[in-house]
Amino acid sequence: MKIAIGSLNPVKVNAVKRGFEKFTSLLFVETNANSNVSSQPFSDEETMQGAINRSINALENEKADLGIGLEGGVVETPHGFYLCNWGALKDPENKPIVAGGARLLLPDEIGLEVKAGRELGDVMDQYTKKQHVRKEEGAIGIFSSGFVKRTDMFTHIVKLLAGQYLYYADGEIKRKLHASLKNQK
Ligand SMILES: O=P(O)(O)OP(=O)(O)OP(=O)(O)OC[C@H]1O[C@@H](n2cnc3c(O)ncnc32)[C@H](O)[C@@H]1O
Ligand SMILES: [Mg+2]
Repeated sequence: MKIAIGSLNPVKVNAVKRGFEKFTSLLFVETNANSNVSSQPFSDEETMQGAINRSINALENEKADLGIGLEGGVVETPHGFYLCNWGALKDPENKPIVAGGARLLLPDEIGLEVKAGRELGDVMDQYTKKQHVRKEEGAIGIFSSGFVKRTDMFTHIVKLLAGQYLYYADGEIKRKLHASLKNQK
């Protein structure tokens, strides 16, 4: 069973592997799947669409059994700017399974910079005086004192995707994935 991960970001790649740790005999491939949305989504709708597009593009790029797309974005609410994250899982037969992740308040100064058109990853590097925050603990790790890292958050989404896929989907690939579950009782 071949699973295409629609990103080269190690945070996302590790999250997919961890999210599928209940299964055996899976082959993971990383692919630079296009999100077909802006590089910094600024609504739930756009972030969700980015995740869905990445899952479809990953599936097709790699001729895989399953494609996974994970996308990060920012939403503006009456209570401030929040991080939002969405994931999607697509097989060739079923409609995509979609699931969302934790939300976390961003300081206004960061949200306003993103609203003005900058990418959150770049703003975070400047704010923390570090490099590649997006590939490590992420904004969520910084603002939660490291209690929840970006990989933890995406792992949770991937578990929701895999679990819901087993629950809702139908067909040969779903049956194959189900058969590769460890410790089936
Ligand atoms: O290589 P890809 O898969 O694109 O990984 P990415 O880190 O760019 O992640 P996204 O495209 O999903 O995220 C959209 C933008 O938001 C930024 N971003 C999202 N969540 C973040 C976080 O927790 N910490 C830092 N930057 C984040 C990210 O750097 C992008 O500029
Ligand atoms: Mg990106």
